[in-house]
Amino acid sequence: MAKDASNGSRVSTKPPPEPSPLRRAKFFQANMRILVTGGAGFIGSHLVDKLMQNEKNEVIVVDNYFTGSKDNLRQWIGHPRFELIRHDVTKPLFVEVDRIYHLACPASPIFYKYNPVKTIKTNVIGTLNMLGLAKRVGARILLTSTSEVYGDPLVHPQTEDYWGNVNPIGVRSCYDEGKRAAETLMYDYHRLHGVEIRIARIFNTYGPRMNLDDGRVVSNFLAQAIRDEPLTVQLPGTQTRSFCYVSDMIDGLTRLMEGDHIGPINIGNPGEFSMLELAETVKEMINPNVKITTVENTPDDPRQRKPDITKAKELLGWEPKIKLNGGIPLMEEDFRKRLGISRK
Ligand SMILES: NC(=O)c1ccc[n+]([C@@H]2O[C@H](COP(=O)([O-])OP(=O)(O)OC[C@H]3O[C@@H](n4cnc5c(N)ncnc54)[C@H](O)[C@@H]3O)[C@@H](O)[C@H]2O)c1
Ligand SMILES: O=c1ccn([C@@H]2O[C@H](COP(=O)(O)OP(=O)(O)O[C@H]3OC[C@@H](O)[C@H](O)[C@H]3O)[C@@H](O)[C@H]2O)c(=O)[nH]1
Repeated sequence: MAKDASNGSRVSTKPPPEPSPLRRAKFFQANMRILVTGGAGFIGSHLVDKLMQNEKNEVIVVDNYFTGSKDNLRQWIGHPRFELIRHDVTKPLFVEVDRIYHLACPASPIFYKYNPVKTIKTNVIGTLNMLGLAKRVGARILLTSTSEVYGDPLVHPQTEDYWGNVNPIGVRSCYDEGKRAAETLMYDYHRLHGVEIRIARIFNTYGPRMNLDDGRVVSNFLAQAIRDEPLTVQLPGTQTRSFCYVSDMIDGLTRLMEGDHIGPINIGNPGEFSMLELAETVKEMINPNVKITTVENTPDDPRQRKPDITKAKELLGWEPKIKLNGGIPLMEEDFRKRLGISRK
């Protein structure tokens, strides 16, 4: 009997697909072979670091390097348990794996809006391809969905059962609606084919290795403060976000993958800040002399965002450990090194 999805447990009546015969091949010795799509990006590369710590894991990364870089993975290139493949997930992929962390997708608004048709293709066709792979080889697949599925939310904080307030024809829709369609595909493959799925709804995440010119707010303010350039608060400045440090995020994602609950589950830090408060915090911590300026915003910017993480706490035993004022100094060190600007 199909179960209600509200507790995040298995819904499908179908048994999960069998692993591919190649998985039993003589030379396949790893306990777990794990594919990370988008593994050369910010969150993906931190996830790879964690997965590689387990000597029983083999990790395969596929990435088209649109917003990611080989540099993020340089410590693993050449490692016998690691493989890096230049590949675009909008094309089919044939590998034999047990787990798929499906992250491939530009995440910063300036990059996902750059070629919106490509973004929606990545979300829809890319997810379809990865689900096809999961079905063929009997792998469990985790999708990194987003808090953006809630759009400009009218419910605050956001719980997983809120269906959202999304503009279907706006400049952010390629991403928001793309991720919503990706979630739909995940559930349909689960119901129809028994594929083992996990859906994480990730809230704003920050940390070392973000692109210096990423465009997202924490990396912008940090780079600006270090360079002694004005912090660009987009109007009105009262809009809020909740920021999760990347190591907490990785802990949440791996717990979700290896736990019993399919989700969607919010993974984020409930500490909520307005962009003006964030600018003041960065100013105080990094460069008390820097100026704060206001600039025009872009259309459909969500006015408030904060995760309700009751489900993550109860079902995964997870909650974030690092507060914003603890995470910023960890990121500052990495940014100063890459910018070549030391503290005065
Ligand atoms: N960082 C956040 O705050 C956040 C919040 C919500 C959801 N997410 C999701 O988490 C995932 C990772 O985000 P991130 O912050 O690490 O972003 P990122 O841009 O650093 O990483 C995305 C990676 O995917 C790769 N990629 C993009 N399109 C691809 C394609 N068609 N084929 C193969 N590779 C492709 C990029 O080159 C990059 O390496 C994304 O799916 C994003 O939507 C992130
Ligand atoms: O320089 C800047 C950049 C951004 N901002 C503001 O900061 C807020 C956050 O903007 P970001 O670009 O960092 O990220 P957003 O929250 O809009 O979207 C993000 O949300 C979740 C993920 O799926 C993605 O990583 C991304 O879409 C917005 O209100 C924006 O207007 C500034 O005030 N100044």
